[in-house]
Amino acid sequence: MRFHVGAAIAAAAAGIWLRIPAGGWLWLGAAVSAVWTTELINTAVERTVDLATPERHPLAKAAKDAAAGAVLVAASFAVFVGLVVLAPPLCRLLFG
Ligand SMILES: Nc1ncnc2c1ncn2[C@@H]1O[C@H](COP(=O)(O)OP(=O)(O)OP(=O)(O)O)[C@@H](O)[C@H]1O
Repeated sequence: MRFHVGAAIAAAAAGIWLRIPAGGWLWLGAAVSAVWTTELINTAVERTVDLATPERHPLAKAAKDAAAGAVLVAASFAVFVGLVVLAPPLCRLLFG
């Protein structure tokens, strides 16, 4: 979660620096929201599973792995959005 908060702050700082348009902010906001939401749900699933079954169980593993997979999907989308929104203005700034 700390890593994802740091990544969101870095993306926002880059957005301000590169003066991205309103549409870019909407996509960045959607991506950050998706990552934070899935991260919070993942934490809730982990805590609930640990509370329900302290022992190892295949269903506990399936639940935790599915929740972690949701975070991975959202984080991959966020990387894609970051590249699409931030890379073009960064290239223009660096290479004219
Ligand atoms: N009770 C369990 N039974 C079977 N497998 C489990 C169980 N608890 C965890 N695992 C497996 O171990 C992996 C790591 O579990 P853990 O609870 O440490 O999750 P984590 O994502 O590393 O948590 P955290 O974000 O708190 O570090 C899970 O993804 C799952 O595959």
